[in-house]
Amino acid sequence: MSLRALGNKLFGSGSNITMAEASTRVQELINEHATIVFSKSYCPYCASTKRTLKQLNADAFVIELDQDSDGSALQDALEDLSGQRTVPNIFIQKKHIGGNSDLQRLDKDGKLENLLRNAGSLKL
Ligand SMILES: N[C@@H](CCC(=O)N[C@@H](CS)C(=O)NCC(=O)O)C(=O)O
Repeated sequence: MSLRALGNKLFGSGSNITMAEASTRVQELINEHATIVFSKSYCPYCASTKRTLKQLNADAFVIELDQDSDGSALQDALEDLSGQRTVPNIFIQKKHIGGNSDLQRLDKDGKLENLLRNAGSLKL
C-alpha cells in the first residue's frame, strides 16, 4: 500500500467508502467492462486515449474519477491494484494495459485493435 493510501486509510480521503469497499468497486468495474478507462475529465492524456478508442469504434466504459464522489478512494485502490496512480488507467479483459503512452504504443504497433477485438469491444 502506498503512503498516500495508508494516510487516507488512517485519516480519511474525504470519501465515504473504506479502502476495502473502493477495491471491491474497482474490481467489479474491471470485471463488468471488457474495456474500461479510469479517467479524469480535464486530463489531456485521457482525452487522447478516449479519442483513439473512439476512432477505432471501440465500446469502452469510461469513469471520470474527478466527477465521482469516491474518485479519490478509487484512485488509491487503482494504485494498490496496478501500481499506477496516474490516469488514464486502462484495463482490457481484466488485464492492466497501463496509461495513455502504453495504449498509443499498442496502437502504433498494430496490437490494440486485436486486443479490443478479442475482448469483444469492437462495434464493427
Ligand atoms: N505517462 C502518463 C501520463 C498521465 C498523467 O500524467 N496523468 C495526470 C493527469 S493529466 C495524472 O494522473 N496526474 C495525477 C493525478 O491526477 O492524480 C500516460 O501516458 O498516461
